[in-house]
Amino acid sequence: MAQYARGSAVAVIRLRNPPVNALSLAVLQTLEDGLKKADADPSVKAVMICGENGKFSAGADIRGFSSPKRLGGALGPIVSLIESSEKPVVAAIEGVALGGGLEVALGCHYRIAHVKARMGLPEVTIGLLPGAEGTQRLPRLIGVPAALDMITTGKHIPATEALKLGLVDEIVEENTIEAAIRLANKVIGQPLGPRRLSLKPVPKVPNMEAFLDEALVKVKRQARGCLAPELCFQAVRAATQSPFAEGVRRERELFQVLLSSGQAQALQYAFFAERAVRRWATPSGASWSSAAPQPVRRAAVIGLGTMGQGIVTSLVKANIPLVALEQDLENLNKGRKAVMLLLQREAMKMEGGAQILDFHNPAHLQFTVDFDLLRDVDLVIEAVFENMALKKEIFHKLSKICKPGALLCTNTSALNIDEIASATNRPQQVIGTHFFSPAHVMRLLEIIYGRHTSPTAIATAMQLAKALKKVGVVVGNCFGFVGNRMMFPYVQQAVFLLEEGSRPEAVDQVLEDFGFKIGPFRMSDLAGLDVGWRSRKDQGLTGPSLPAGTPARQRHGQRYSPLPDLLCEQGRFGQKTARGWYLYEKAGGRTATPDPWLHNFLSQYRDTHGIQTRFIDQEEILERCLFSLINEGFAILAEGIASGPEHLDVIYINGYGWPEHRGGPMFYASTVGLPRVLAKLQKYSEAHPDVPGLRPSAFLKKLVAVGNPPLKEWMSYLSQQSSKL
Ligand SMILES: CCCCCCCC/C=C\C=C\CC(=O)SCCNC(=O)CCNC(=O)[C@H](O)C(C)(C)COP(=O)(O)OP(=O)(O)OC[C@H]1O[C@@H](n2cnc3c(N)ncnc32)[C@H](O)[C@@H]1OP(=O)(O)O
Repeated sequence: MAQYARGSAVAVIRLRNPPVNALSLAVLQTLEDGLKKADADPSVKAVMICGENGKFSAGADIRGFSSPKRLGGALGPIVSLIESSEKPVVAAIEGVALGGGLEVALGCHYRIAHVKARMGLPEVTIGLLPGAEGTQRLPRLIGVPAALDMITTGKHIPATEALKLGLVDEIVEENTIEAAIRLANKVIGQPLGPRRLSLKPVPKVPNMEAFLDEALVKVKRQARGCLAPELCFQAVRAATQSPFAEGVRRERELFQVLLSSGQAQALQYAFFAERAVRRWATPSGASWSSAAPQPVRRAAVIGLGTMGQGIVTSLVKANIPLVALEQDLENLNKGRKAVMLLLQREAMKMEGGAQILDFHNPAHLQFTVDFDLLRDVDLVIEAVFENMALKKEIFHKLSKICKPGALLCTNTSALNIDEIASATNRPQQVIGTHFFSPAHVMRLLEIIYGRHTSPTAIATAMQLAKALKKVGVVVGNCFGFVGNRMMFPYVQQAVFLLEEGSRPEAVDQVLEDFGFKIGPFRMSDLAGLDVGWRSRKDQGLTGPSLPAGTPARQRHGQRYSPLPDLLCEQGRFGQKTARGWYLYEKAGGRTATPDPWLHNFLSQYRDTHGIQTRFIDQEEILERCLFSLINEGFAILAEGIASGPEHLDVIYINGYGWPEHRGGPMFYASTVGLPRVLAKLQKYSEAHPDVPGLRPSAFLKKLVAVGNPPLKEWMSYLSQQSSKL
């Protein structure tokens, strides 16, 4: 609701819809009623609009987009109603003014903001554009370049920047509401024409068309298949080409296109999925609602390789004092140098920079080779390389040295948490924290509980994720956990496709056209082929421990491709050695070029193994890679490793470059239709009976059998029927 109150000559309309004062139909109705009441009351000389509880408004109620006509019908006209008021209207912006919230403020004649407020038009991030005339008013107020930047990226800007851009008239450090009322009283009787943005011309930019053409190229490049940024651009371009009313008509048309594109639905699903995974639960009944986190006042990171460096950087950025430990002085100095470089770069990106990070102060960041300094820390993150024996040795030592309540985290991408915990005297405090590289950039933190991990430990790890500004997703313990376990069949299919006749660049292209930031072969070259090779050697799949006489393309009765092993045997580890699945300009180079040597090598390989080369079309590439990944997702859900499809989707969007506008793999499967996914898996499985990853999961079959229910109902079928799976 909104609340209308009148004390002096200034009527106050307060937007009220906790927790973020989202603009529901009810809120809009009271806003409209309040405006009309103020208009009709001769003793009211001005109006002030603010939000309840220190937040202006986070914009339209996103859940209301399922009835867009009613919402759309309401907001634009109300913004016009505000602007056309004959009494001055002042917006008092505290907390956030986002989306429709900022559009309401743009309809006001004056805007005053608290210094800590943030503003933005983030509609693009949920697949829409500002549909309440914001694409027409904002360029008139702050100019086309700044408006285009805000509208096509959706970024939130701080009040200080808003003031510089002219988006607000004033910022205050004290009581925004009182300041807004003072301003409202001051401007009573002043002409309102110059304050009505719809009447202002769009400020000219020298060579506007050339500027816009260049901007469009940039927008398209960054959008990678997502429609909203380009349509946001078109709406702003309309503001530069047409009068206000025509621009508004164009904005509405484009809004409708986005609303019916399917991408908006996917992005809005992703928005709520990210919030839903905070409400974690485990099959044993532990949950976010009953578990309380322990405070983390001081932490430690063990191992200053690439992962450790990123984790240290993340902790420093979150202002968590820490000890960084290496095994010897040589590695410590190397690690320290790399961390300092990362921190300097991060400080340069931040407002306030080095003063805020304060990483030169040993009370905040201490480098050591002395394990004893870990005695007092509340939490340790071990980030040494993936070797079970080494990790167990470290955890044994930690359980002797660390204080009784300390949480012991292992950064691993696949290893068994229970086995690591078994090396300690406190398995309830051992938990997996799988960071993604680069750890100070990637948002995902997979949090893996073991058989004995306590609810407090899970809650503390989730709290840590929040402090690090990461998305924590709680999952169960199995090889590869959720993300990598789903990735294995995807990468396996990609390699099998090469055996059968495809090329790395063809497979990568299909998946990049789908929207992945990077295809599987480019990804493998970036991560280093030696990482997987080491793991396969440890598993006895290749290398000296492979029993003599093992067929080259079979392991444990299943199809196996030795191609990645053969590349590694040639010293082709990817970017770091200037060759892998592609050729690079130099060791560490980033520009992948298709490699004739590799094409020739693949032909010889097929000849050696009597494989008939065939043309593989884009559809088959896409389906075999994606459906095998999705199939594994269904198996994970059936095993209770993750508590819902949203968890898998959040993991894929935030850790694996899955295109957000496709909502994550499980959401994507729901849009393709589970019967189609199943039918295709059945077809490919028949053609490749020795590939378990293509064999449809029992849970997928069950969901198809019960009539392809909507995603939000999937888990209910599992709990009722799991015994029959
Ligand atoms: C005939 C047709 C013509 C066509 C014309 C159509 C015209 C349409 C008119 C207007 C269109 C307007 C578009 C919009 O305004 S879209 C909304 C834009 N706003 C956003 O995208 C903001 C989204 N929210 C956030 O970024 C954050 O939530 C933030 C506000 C920054 C707060 O962050 P934080 O403090 O971290 O808190 P949470 O994110 O956990 O949020 C708390 C709970 O609030 C829920 N929430 C937040 N925003 C909204 C929203 N806009 N609508 C509904 N619900 C929202 C959020 O889900 C959390 O709840 P829960 O944990 O239960 O999920």
